[in-house]
Amino acid sequence: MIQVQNLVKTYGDFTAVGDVSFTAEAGRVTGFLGPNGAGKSTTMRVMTGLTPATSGTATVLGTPYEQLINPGRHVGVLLDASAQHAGRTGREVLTLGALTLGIDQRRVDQMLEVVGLTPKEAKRRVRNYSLGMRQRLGLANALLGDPRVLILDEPANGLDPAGIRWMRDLLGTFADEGGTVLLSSHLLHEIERIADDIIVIGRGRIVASGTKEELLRPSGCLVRSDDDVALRTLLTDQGLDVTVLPNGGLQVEAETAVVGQIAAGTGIALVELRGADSQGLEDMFLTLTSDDARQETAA
Ligand SMILES: Nc1ncnc2c1ncn2[C@@H]1O[C@H](COP(=O)(O)OP(=O)(O)OP(=O)(O)O)[C@@H](O)[C@H]1O
Repeated sequence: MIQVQNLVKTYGDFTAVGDVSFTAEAGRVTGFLGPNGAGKSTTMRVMTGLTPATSGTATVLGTPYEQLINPGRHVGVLLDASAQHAGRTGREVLTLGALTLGIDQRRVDQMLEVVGLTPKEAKRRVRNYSLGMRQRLGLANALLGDPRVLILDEPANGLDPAGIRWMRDLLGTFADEGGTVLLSSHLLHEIERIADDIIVIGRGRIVASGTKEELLRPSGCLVRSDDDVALRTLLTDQGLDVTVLPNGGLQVEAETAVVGQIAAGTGIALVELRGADSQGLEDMFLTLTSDDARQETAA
């Protein structure tokens, strides 16, 4: 489990992370989302002891990362796949990792196999690796110490479709076996598939968090009638929130039964009445973080 409480990180008078609190539970994959510059990497750097917090705490398995004994045996970290030593071969990177962790060297071959790097590729220097190969090596390194927690910043970046599917299965199995996975990604469709819980950060603050089902649960219902103007008045008079949909019809923040009951006996014929559709993670993300959007203006 990872717990972040009232975490603040400032650089001079700039607040990169402002009073952030959340928990990533064991046995679950937690997706950490936010626009560029929202504070994801900074939060992850604080929770892995790379950057000191200005205030607040971050603990992994109940202990601040820097106080864990042999942390790689508990927490696998991949924050920047390109930061691995370019002059070493993939095998050397893992061999040194195994020596540092004090684990059996046989684990190196096992992890190379798990992440799909061939013996030939493992002999190549990291500078000659593609981004996807670096991600695979970074994941192998993170998994080397057989940790119970994984903290991964953009691990799917650069992976091909087969690689993304492989990573999804790997992380899903890791969580099913009781592990804690916290991963950031801009691949929202991927997060929608893989994450059990989702945390959305915008401008250094949590703007939404909960289970995927909670966050994506559709709210209210859609209704069309032979007189939407009159129906809208009727519903708003009852204190309900009503939005006129661009393609006709109304979205109402109420159960279908409530809307049906209000309309009954008024002479307004309902043409359609059904629960609203889920808006999907991409729409939810864009709505929640619209204040932070960077609009690119075409030249
Ligand atoms: N060492 C630093 N000094 C000053 N500002 C910093 C430093 N590190 C990060 N920041 C700022 O903190 C903010 C959060 O950055 P961070 O890298 O955490 O964002 P992010 O959510 O990971 O973004 P991205 O999706 O682009 O990776 C940004 O405005 C960034 O410029």
